[in-house]
Amino acid sequence: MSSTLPDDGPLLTPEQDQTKIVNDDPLIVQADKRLTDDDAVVRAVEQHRQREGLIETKPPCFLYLPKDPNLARTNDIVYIDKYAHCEHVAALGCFSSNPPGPPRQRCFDLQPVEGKGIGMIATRSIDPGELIYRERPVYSSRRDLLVLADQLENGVFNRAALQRLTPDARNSILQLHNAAPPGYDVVRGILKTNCLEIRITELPDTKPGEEFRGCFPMLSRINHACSPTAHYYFNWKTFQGEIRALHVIIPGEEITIAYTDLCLPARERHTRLKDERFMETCICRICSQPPHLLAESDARRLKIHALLERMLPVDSKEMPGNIPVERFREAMSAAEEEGVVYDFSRLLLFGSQLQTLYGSLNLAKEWVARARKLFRESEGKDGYHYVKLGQAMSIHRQMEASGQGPIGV
Ligand SMILES: C[S@@+](CC[C@H](N)C(=O)[O-])C[C@H]1O[C@@H](n2cnc3c(N)ncnc32)[C@H](O)[C@@H]1O
Repeated sequence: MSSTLPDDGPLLTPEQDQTKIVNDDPLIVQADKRLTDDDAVVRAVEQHRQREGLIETKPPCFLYLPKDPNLARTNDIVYIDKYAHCEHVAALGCFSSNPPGPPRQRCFDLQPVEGKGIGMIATRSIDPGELIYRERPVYSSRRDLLVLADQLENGVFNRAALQRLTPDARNSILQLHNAAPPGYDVVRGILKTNCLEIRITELPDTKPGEEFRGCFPMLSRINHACSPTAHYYFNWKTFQGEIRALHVIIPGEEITIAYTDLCLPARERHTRLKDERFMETCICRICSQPPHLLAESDARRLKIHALLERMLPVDSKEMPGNIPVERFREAMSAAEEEGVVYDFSRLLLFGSQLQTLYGSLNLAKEWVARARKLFRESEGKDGYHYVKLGQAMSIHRQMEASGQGPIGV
């Protein structure tokens, strides 16, 4: 595929378009008609999947839901996944009622930011937990399928999916920044530069580790920082990406989010930013420090990382081993010093789980309450952690009422 885009013409010629419509309403289109029509191609695909260890065994498909005010669809959507998931997503309740819109009073402008292209700048003071913006992704995809379709068809599938969108919707994606090197396929470059993670937790038979990505007209304009001022969260119930302030943001300050794991050392963060999104460098406040200060920052972040990598999902049935409370206190002050608010809430949550099992119920209660408040600020009151931690608090109340001590000792 080419490294330039046609001005306003089709992204694919009819000869290049090998896609096959497999369902009319909702519109579901299979990646490549040869995947069911031609035995030799089917065998080649199967071998490819085995070699690459890809999870999916069916041909990739995309779902197209056109913007339709009568059906409460506020924007065009293309969603890439296996056929059954496309059907499931099309039937989601959130697509038959109006999604909550962005806040009525906008609190930011898109402006040039030195060394970073365009960025989102606060135009007034924003409170911690305030919703800055929310919108649905125009393009979303399950990552392994995208890789598969991309490798097999060299970008044709993405083009066929984007081709279905109205010109406005298509341009809202194709006009996003492209950080890919010259010669790299331009559509793939734009998607890779701008996709944010989508956590889809409620699809049938979705396994942990299966990743989804989404590209947003506005949210994809937000730059990265290693001590971000805001948090990006994907709300599966409304199928929207949401951005909330992590602390007070003053007028003129940049609204930033994390593109990567912030508790890795700088060198590793930079490698990931380059490999995953072509970012050659990060010029945020943390990464612009002199080397000796950056080394101190790395040491603090590694302290947090060492604990968080032992954390289990909130609803895990496994018992984690105990870790001395002092290590949590040290990691929490490191997180405060580094300005990694979301990781600070995860430390509080993990610490409270261990205190419930092995330590002091009072400390567990205190940390859960603080974590819940912070998760409400970063993910909203419908957010996954806020809801789960409400359940943890009622377990604490029951333990207290029955005079039960820590569970694991
Ligand atoms: C998803 S886009 C963000 C919006 C983009 N700045 C624009 O002009 O549309 C990601 C790109 O923004 C720039 N960028 C974002 N955060 C940055 C940072 N911390 N340091 C340097 N460049 C950054 C890089 O060029 C990166 O590839």
